[in-house]
Amino acid sequence: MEDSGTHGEEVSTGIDSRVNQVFFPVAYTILFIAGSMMNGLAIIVFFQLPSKSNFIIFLKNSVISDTLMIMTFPFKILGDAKLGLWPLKGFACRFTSVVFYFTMYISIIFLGLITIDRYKKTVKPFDKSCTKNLFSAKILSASIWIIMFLLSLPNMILTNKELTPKSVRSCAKLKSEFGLVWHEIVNYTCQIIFWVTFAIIVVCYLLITKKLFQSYKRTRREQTQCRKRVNMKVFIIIGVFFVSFVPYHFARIPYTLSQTRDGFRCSAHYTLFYVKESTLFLSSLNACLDPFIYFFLCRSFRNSLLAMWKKRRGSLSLYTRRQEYNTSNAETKI
Ligand SMILES: Nc1ncnc2c1ncn2[C@@H]1O[C@H](COP(=O)(O)OP(=O)(O)O)[C@@H](O)[C@H]1O
Repeated sequence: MEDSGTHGEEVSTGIDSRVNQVFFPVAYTILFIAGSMMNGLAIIVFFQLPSKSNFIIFLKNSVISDTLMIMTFPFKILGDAKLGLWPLKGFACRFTSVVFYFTMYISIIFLGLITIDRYKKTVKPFDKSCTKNLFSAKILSASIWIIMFLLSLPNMILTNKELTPKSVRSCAKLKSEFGLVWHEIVNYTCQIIFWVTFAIIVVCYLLITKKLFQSYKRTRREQTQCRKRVNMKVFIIIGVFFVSFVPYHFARIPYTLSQTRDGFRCSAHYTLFYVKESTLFLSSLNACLDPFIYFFLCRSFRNSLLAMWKKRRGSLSLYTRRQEYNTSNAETKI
């Protein structure tokens, strides 16, 4: 295990820079505001929709996990901004950062399940078994939350060293020996979860493309155009996955090693920290990109959102007309 004394001190000097104290807090604040609005709206829309298919159940889980993730941002913002709130950074290391990662992998798994569901829908568009198995989808969703929670919980419990302004600068310094071992185990497990999900998404996408190409050769032009849209929609998931998660998962392994092993020079740890923080920001961006997936992939979501929008516009114009009527009445009386 690393000598947390000198190593931590050097590392903390690097980490206390403007990028970490100003740039990331500002960027996360923007993400927090945009993400809260988009996911708040998505929650309102989704909870008006009945859970009538596996697809909607998975999307609902995804929006809950993204909302939970966004709620952890204020702790990261205030903890990193170094406004004298160092205990908050300790709180982030112990709880909210763990919740952040926990929700991130839940989102990844649900994106995988959503892709599998879309693959089934493309290959067997009239198969009703997907919609019949609602109970299984709910059990599967609950199991994912429970398993991921059990995996993450020790990261909270084993972050148990005394909090000081110095020790909170690196979460690894707050961990017991076994805490560091568990941290590494969880990170490798999460790498496997990510790359397996990624492989599933790529394979599903290739199979969908193959299927669409076959039907392209068979069907007439107008039908083909209709099917091309499905192709593009799956492309959105792959795009979001690439942008949000691939860079972070390349950066994470060397960073985790630098947290738990000796032999990393201070400058190397410093660079790896910034690469990890930058790519982690892209992963956080996922909470703002997912609502686009809901909009483009889920017709019920889109219809419900547009209906809400029209209703709101209707009541607004009614309100404006009433105001105008009242004003003109008042003017006539004068
Ligand atoms: N994949 C993960 N799942 C659950 N918790 C994690 C995961 N990765 C890191 N953590 C926990 O989140 C907290 C912050 O970790 P990390 O970002 O590596 O620290 P730092 O901010 O010092 O770089 C730690 O308690 C760590 O154990």
